[in-house]
Amino acid sequence: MINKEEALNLQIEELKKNYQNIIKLLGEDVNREGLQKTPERVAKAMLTLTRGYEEDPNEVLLSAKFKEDYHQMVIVKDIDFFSLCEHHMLPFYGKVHVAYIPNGYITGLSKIARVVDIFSHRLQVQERMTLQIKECIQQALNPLGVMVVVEAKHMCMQMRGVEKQNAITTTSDFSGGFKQASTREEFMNLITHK
Ligand SMILES: Nc1nc2c(ncn2[C@@H]2O[C@H](COP(=O)(O)OP(=O)(O)OP(=O)(O)O)[C@@H](O)[C@H]2O)c(=O)[nH]1
Ligand SMILES: [Zn+2]
Repeated sequence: MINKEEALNLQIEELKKNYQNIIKLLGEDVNREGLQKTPERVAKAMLTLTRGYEEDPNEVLLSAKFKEDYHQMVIVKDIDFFSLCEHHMLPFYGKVHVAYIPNGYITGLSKIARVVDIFSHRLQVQERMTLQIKECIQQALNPLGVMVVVEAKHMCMQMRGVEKQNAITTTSDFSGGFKQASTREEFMNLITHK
């Protein structure tokens, strides 16, 4: 049986070989001084950008779940994120805003941002990431409602393809109390008024 560190080294080695090949196929000289360590750097960078597969967001929320008699909206807004679109493996990035209405339990505020980090560090589409964040909070805390809004720019739309530099995609998903238009409005007002 190989241990975790040996498995990681094998994974880096395998990725490194593949990136050497990719760099060659792109017409570059992998032995050029500036590129010699690039395959290994890219391998490690990609493992960082996809580290969310190794982490359990549910566990993160439960690790700081506190009994509390607060039943109003809790909002964590402007959570920066970077993700990779699963179609082009190019970054999409922006902000996530989360609100939930506790039902006996609250979670540590940083844990909401950690959940965003975990789901964004996977190959994603914005819609699925939005839904996964919502469902995870709903399952772990069983609140009276959750709402997630994601605003993002997609580099696959900026650097290539349609080449629109300023297009912003907004997605949202909600449950429970946020099915009421007035509750959604309260949240939207609080996140849009800086
Ligand atoms: N819905 C959604 N689409 C995304 C996301 N990220 C990238 N895309 C889109 O995925 C689509 C893939 O379409 P394809 O026609 O298969 O790929 P393509 O030929 O590279 O498309 P273009 O980008 O239009 O050049 C594109 O329209 C991208 O804009 C995302 O998070 N959500
Ligand atoms: Zn894309």
